[in-house]
Amino acid sequence: MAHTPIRLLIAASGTGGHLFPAIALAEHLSDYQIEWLGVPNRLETQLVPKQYPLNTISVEGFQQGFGLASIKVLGRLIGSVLQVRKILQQGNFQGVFTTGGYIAGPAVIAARSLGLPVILHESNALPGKVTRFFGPWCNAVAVGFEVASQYLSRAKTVCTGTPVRSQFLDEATAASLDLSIPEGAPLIVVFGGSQGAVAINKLVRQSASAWFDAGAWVVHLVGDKDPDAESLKHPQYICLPFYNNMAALLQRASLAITRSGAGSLTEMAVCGTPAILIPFPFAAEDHQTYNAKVFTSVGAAIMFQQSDLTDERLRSKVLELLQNPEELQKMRRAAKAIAVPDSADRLAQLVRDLVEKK
Ligand SMILES: CC(=O)N[C@H]1[C@@H](OP(=O)(O)OP(=O)(O)OC[C@H]2O[C@@H](n3ccc(=O)[nH]c3=O)[C@H](O)[C@@H]2O)O[C@H](CO)[C@@H](O)[C@@H]1O
Repeated sequence: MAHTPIRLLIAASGTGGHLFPAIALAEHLSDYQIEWLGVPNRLETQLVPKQYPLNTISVEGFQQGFGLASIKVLGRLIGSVLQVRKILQQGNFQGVFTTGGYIAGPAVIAARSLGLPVILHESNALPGKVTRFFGPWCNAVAVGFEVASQYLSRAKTVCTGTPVRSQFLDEATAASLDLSIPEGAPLIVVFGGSQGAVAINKLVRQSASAWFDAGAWVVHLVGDKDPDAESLKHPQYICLPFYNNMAALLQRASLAITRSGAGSLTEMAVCGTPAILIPFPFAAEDHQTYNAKVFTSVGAAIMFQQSDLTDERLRSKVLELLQNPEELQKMRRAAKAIAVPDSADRLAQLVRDLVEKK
C-alpha cells in the first residue's frame, strides 16, 4: 500500500550560510514533500531549487529589534506567527526544520503552538540569539560545531556537523572546474561569504602582484557591491562577482583567503582547503571569530582580525605559505580531520526520528 509522503516546512532565509545547509538536508529527504518558508527579496528567491515551493512571510527587520520589548517588534512577531500557522495548517505539514536567524522565531512558535516537532540547526560556534532563545522550545537543536552546545545548556543538542551540498563530497568535482588555470599552478581563492567582502578585496588587490610573481593564480570572487571590482588586470587573475561551482574551486585551491562564516568553513573542512581567515568584524556578537577559532585551534587555518591586517602582512603570510608546501599539507590534513562528511545523513536521520515518531 503506497503511503502519503511526510510534509516538511523548511524555514531558512537570507544568506548562503543559512540556505545551503538546508538545501543539502532537503537533498537527503527526497522521499519527503518539502516546501520552503522565506521572505520576499532575499537570496532564497534565487537559491532554493524550484522543486521546493517557496512560501513567503514578512519578518523584515525582526532581528534588529529582537530582545527589545518594543510593541512594534512584538506586533510584527505575532503577525508572522499567524502567517506561519496558516501555512502549516493549510499545507498539512508534519514538522518544521529551520537554520535559525530571523525566520526561526515565528517558525518555532507557530509549529510548537500547533504541537508540531521542530528541529533547529545552528551552524555557528557561538549560536545566534534566536537559537539561544528559541532552542529550548525545539525538539532538538543540531549543532555544526561541538563547542556550540556549551551555550545551549537548556536545549536538547545533538552534534551533527553542518551539511554541505553533495558535490563537495565527490572528489571528482574538481575536474568540473570551468576556469582555465594551468594544472599544478598554485591557486589562491579569495571570497567573502555569499555576499563578497569589499575590505578583503582591497587588501588582496594591493598584495596580489607578489603572488603572481611567485607563480600563483588568483580566483577572486568579489561579490556585487565592490566599486573597484574591475580595477586589477593580470593574466593569472580571474575576477568574478560570484561562482556557482565552489566545490570544484575549493578542492582545487592551494589556499583560500576568506571570511569565517560557518558555511564556508564547513565546505573548506570537507575539501581540506587551507585557509587564511579574516572574520567579518561586524558579524553579530563577533561570531565569525568564534568560528575561526575552531579551525585555528587545530592548525587548519590562520586568522587575522581585519583591524590588524595590512596588505604587507597578508602579502608576506601568503608568500610564506606558498613557499612551504609541507605546512599547507599539514593544514589540509587538519581541516579534513574536523570535517563531518556524513553530516547531511546524520541530520536527516534526526529529522526522521523526530518527525516520523510523532
Ligand atoms: C555576514 C554574516 O553574518 N554571515 C553569516 C551568514 O553566512 P554567509 O552566507 O555570509 O557566509 P557562509 O560562509 O556561511 O556561506 C557562504 C556560502 O556562499 C557560497 N558562495 C560564496 C561565494 C561565491 O562566489 N559562491 C558561493 O557559492 C559558499 O560556498 C558558502 O556556501 O550565515 C552563516 C551561518 O549562520 C554565518 O556563519 C555567517 O557569519
